[in-house]
Amino acid sequence: MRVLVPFAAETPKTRLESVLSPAERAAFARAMLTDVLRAVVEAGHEPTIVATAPLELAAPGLEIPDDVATAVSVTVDDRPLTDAVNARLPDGNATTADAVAVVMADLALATPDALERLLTATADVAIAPGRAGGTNALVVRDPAFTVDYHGASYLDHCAIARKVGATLETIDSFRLGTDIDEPEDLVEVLVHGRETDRALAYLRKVGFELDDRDGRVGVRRDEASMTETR
Ligand SMILES: Nc1nc2c(ncn2[C@@H]2O[C@H](COP(=O)(O)OP(=O)(O)OP(=O)(O)O)[C@@H](O)[C@H]2O)c(=O)[nH]1
Ligand SMILES: C[C@H](OP(=O)(O)O)C(=O)O
Repeated sequence: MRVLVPFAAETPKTRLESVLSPAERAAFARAMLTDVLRAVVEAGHEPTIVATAPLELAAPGLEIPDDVATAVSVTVDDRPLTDAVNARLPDGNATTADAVAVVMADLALATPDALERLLTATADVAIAPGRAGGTNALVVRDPAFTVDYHGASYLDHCAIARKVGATLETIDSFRLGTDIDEPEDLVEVLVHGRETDRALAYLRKVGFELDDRDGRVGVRRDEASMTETR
């Protein structure tokens, strides 16, 4: 199966601007991308990054395992997300063997097992929704289906599947349902990240830790680490 990983290579993760500098957001986005690629490769697939700008996989302080570097390819497409993905979905001549999966690069908690559940679904369209109505990952087998990202795209994608007569399966997955968009989402990385995850390691490196002093769980940041990485 073709697995696409869209990646906004320039000015990524703007909604984290209150807690991370531009350089830190870029590094954190790259760490999450690496974790997602590793999970896709460990699930037995060879992902293609659909990046808005040319991209070297390795970056300063970010080593890429050899098996990941070998399996991953990069294609550059500077069109908006929806157009770039629609250009790569199954076309009219597609058979079910030509299924295409789209897995977002900010699913910091994604694991091979969680991806496997999505990638082995047999419906014409299988969707792992994100909280607040996004579409974190999906598999498309029906050539009549097109994506329309942003807003409550999960609901829009359900409606499009109904309209074209495609069977639909929703994958209920905490790990695929957690995309890291807002500062409060960093809690999920600190709580549920695995010790081998680059995203967890990066947040720790720049001084983030859980903060439950007032009884609710948030994150706080060590001031000394901040000045080193900005
Ligand atoms: N190829 C491509 N990927 C995109 C584009 N916009 C977002 N993405 C990727 O799509 C996924 C979901 O992105 P969002 O969370 O909506 O956007 P973001 O740029 O990561 O973050 P914000 O700037 O905070 O909205 C991530 O993997 C992004 O890297 C785009 O225009 N083109
Ligand atoms: C791409 C977009 O991501 P979000 O902005 O919801 O994170 C979506 O899921 O439609």
